[in-house]
Amino acid sequence: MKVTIVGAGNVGATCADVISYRGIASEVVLLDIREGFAEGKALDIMQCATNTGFNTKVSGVTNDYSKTAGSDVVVITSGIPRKPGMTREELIGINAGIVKTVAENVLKHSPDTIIVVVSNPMDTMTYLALKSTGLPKNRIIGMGGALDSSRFRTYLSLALDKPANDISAMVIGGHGDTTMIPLTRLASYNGIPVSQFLSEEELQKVAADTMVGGATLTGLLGTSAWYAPGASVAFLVDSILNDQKKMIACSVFVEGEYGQNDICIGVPCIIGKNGVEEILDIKLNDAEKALFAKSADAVRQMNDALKSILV
Ligand SMILES: NC(=O)c1ccc[n+]([C@@H]2O[C@H](COP(=O)([O-])OP(=O)(O)OC[C@H]3O[C@@H](n4cnc5c(N)ncnc54)[C@H](O)[C@@H]3O)[C@@H](O)[C@H]2O)c1
Ligand SMILES: O=C(O)C[C@H](O)C(=O)O
Repeated sequence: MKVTIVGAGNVGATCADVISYRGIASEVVLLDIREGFAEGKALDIMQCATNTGFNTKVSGVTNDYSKTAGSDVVVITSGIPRKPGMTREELIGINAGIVKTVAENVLKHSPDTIIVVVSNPMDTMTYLALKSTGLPKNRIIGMGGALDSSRFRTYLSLALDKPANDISAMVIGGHGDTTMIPLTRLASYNGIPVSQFLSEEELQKVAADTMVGGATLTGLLGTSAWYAPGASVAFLVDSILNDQKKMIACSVFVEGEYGQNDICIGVPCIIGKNGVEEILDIKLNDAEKALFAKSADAVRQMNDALKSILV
C-alpha cells in the first residue's frame, strides 16, 4: 500500500505523520519542489518510528516523480495556503497551474492511482484535476467535507459539553466560508437529535462557527490549519486503502445528484478501494435544497473563473 503526498508542507507532512503512526500504508513518499525539504520531513517522521511503534517506510524526494511510481493513492497538498483576511478562492490563480501539472506528473508513474485533492480552492481544484486528467470520476476525490464535518462535530461537542466522538454530523456543499452547509437538522448525539439539547440560536451559532472554522484558524495562526486537515486526509486515505466503505462527505463530480451537473461539490459518499463507490443522494428539506443550489452556483462560478485562467 503506497501513498504519495505531493507538497510536504504543513498539511502534507502532517498527513504523512498520521498515515505512518496509524499504520494506514506500508510506504509513504513525500515530494516537494523545495530542495531537500521533503527529504528532511520524511527523515524526521521516520525517527518517530521507535517511539510511536510504526513500520511504515517514509521517504522524501525533490521533484523526482519516478520515486512515486506504483502509488495506490496520491494526495495533492502542493500550493499556497491563504493568509488572514483572504478567502480560499483567492488562491485559484497560483494553485491551478500547480495542481494541473502535479496531477499530470503523478499519472505518468502511477496510471491506476486514486487522486485526493486538498489544495484550495478545493472544489475547483478537484474539478480541474478531473477535467485535465480525464480520469473516471470515482478516482478523483476532493477532501473538504471530512474536515468541515470534524469541525462541526467539535463545535457541537463544545456546545453540548459531550465527547465529539459521540456526535454524528455532516457538512455538505462547497468547501468555502459561505458555501458549506452544516446539516444541523440531521446532527445527533448518539442518535438523539441535537435539537433536543440545543436551542435554535445555539445551533445557528455552531453552524456559523463551523463555516468560518478555517478562517478562524488562519486568523489565529497566520496561515491555514494543518493538524485537523492532515488527520482528515489520513482518515479518507484509510477508507480507500483499507476498503472501509465509510460514508464521508467528499467533493466529487455530480451527474444529477442533488439536482446538479458538471461540478465537483461536497456530498455524502461511500469511500472504498475503488475511490468513490457511491454517492448518497439524501433527502434534503426545502431550505437545505435552496442552500445547496446557492452553494453549487458559487462553485460553478469558480469553475468558470478557472476556464479564463487556464486559457
Ligand atoms: N481542502 C482542505 O480542507 C484544506 C485544508 C488545509 C489546507 N488546504 C490547502 O492545502 C494547500 C497546502 O497547505 P499547507 O498549509 O500545507 O501549505 P504549505 O505552504 O505549508 O505547503 C505547501 C507545499 O507545497 C509545495 N509546493 C508548491 N508547489 C509545488 C509543486 N509544483 N510541486 C510540489 N510541491 C509544491 C511547497 O514547497 C510547500 O512545501 C493550500 O492550498 C491550502 O489552502 C486545504
Ligand atoms: O482555511 C483554509 O484556507 C484551509 C482549509 O481549507 C481549512 O479549512 O482549514
